[in-house]
Amino acid sequence: MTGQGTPFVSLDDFEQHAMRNLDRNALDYYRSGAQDMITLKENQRAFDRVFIRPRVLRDVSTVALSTSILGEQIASPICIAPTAMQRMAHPDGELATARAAKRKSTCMVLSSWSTTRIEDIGDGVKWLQLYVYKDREATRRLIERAQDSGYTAIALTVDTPYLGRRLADIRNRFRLPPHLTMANFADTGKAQVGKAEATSAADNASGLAAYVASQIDPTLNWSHVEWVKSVARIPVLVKGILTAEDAVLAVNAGVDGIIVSNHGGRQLDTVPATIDVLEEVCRAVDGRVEVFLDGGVRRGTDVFKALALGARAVFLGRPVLWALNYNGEDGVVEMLNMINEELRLAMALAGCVSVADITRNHVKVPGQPRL
Ligand SMILES: Cc1cc2nc3c(=O)[nH]c(=O)nc-3n(C[C@H](O)[C@H](O)[C@H](O)COP(=O)(O)O)c2cc1C
Ligand SMILES: CCCCCCC(=O)C(=O)O
Repeated sequence: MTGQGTPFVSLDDFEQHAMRNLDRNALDYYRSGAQDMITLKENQRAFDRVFIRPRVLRDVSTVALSTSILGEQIASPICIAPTAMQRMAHPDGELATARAAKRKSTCMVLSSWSTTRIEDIGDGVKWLQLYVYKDREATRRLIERAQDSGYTAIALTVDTPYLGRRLADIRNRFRLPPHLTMANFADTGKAQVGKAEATSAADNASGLAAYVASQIDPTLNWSHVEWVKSVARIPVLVKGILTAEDAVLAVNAGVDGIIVSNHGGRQLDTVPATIDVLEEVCRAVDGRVEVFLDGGVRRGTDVFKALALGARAVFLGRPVLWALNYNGEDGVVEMLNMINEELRLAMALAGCVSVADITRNHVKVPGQPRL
């Protein structure tokens, strides 16, 4: 509910609230995409071009959302994507998000750039998102800490050898507020994201860009995926695949799952919307590993479409930050309740009583008739 008692009726309401409530540095960082933000907008718009083909007269008095991911049971195929620095949205940050995920029996992916330590997240279905640092030992330690703390998978992000050019962050000279740190790197000299100075118009003055340039390994290649696989005793997924070619390479490299993602439109601008490439990736993978999707998922009908086109589950990024800012743990639960109920209704009205009932024939994609 808003302060005036008007009920929130869609995920957009949480965002509108955050736009009024968050400070500029954090709001722009959370909200922005790269460059002209074409991919950012397209992620949502592309869902509108996919139409649902409903089946009727199917007794939809009971609809079950439960499913499994990498062998673990979750209550719904709507999970939480890794987003960095959540304590800018709410003082409880990732702790609140994790508690909400646990209450909803869904999976949360913790960013390795969290403002809460890996070890401080409670139990529940939790994966760790990983960046490969130039300092390979620091990277190895993150994997080991995750394993020791009950995380059940590593999501290796592969679309960020460099930071995308996010114009608002450059203008704002984005910085992590001084009372917060990248908690997983306390005492390593890698915990602060400070203000960067632009010395020419071509420089990127976002503190994040300077941090990435100093710490993250831009030589990132398939041998790193194999290295992560060799270190990890838990499943490894790659996050940031957008083509059939890379999906096949990922499967050949032995990954346990693929997250179709364009980083919420924050990296390379003008790459396609994730829903537009999902089917291409799923066909290339041909059932050998589970395929997930994130990017622009804002409606239960979006989730339905992604499942119909082959996703095992979807992940939400920004909506979690807006909900966290609105009301911490309870806000995230409220947001997840809303989109889960939207999915339940979409399934019922399309004649599906379980996630397994949702098939390719339940959607119509422009230019790709498939019946
Ligand atoms: C503020 C913000 C921070 C993010 N931080 C990370 C991160 O630390 N690691 C990562 O792999 N992806 C990160 N992402 C990308 C998300 O995991 C996800 O791919 C994207 O947000 C999904 O799109 P959506 O926001 O439209 O749901 C971040 C996205 C946002 C908006
Ligand atoms: C190596 C790139 C780091 C990006 C930092 C967090 C993130 O993923 C995002 O802001 O987007």
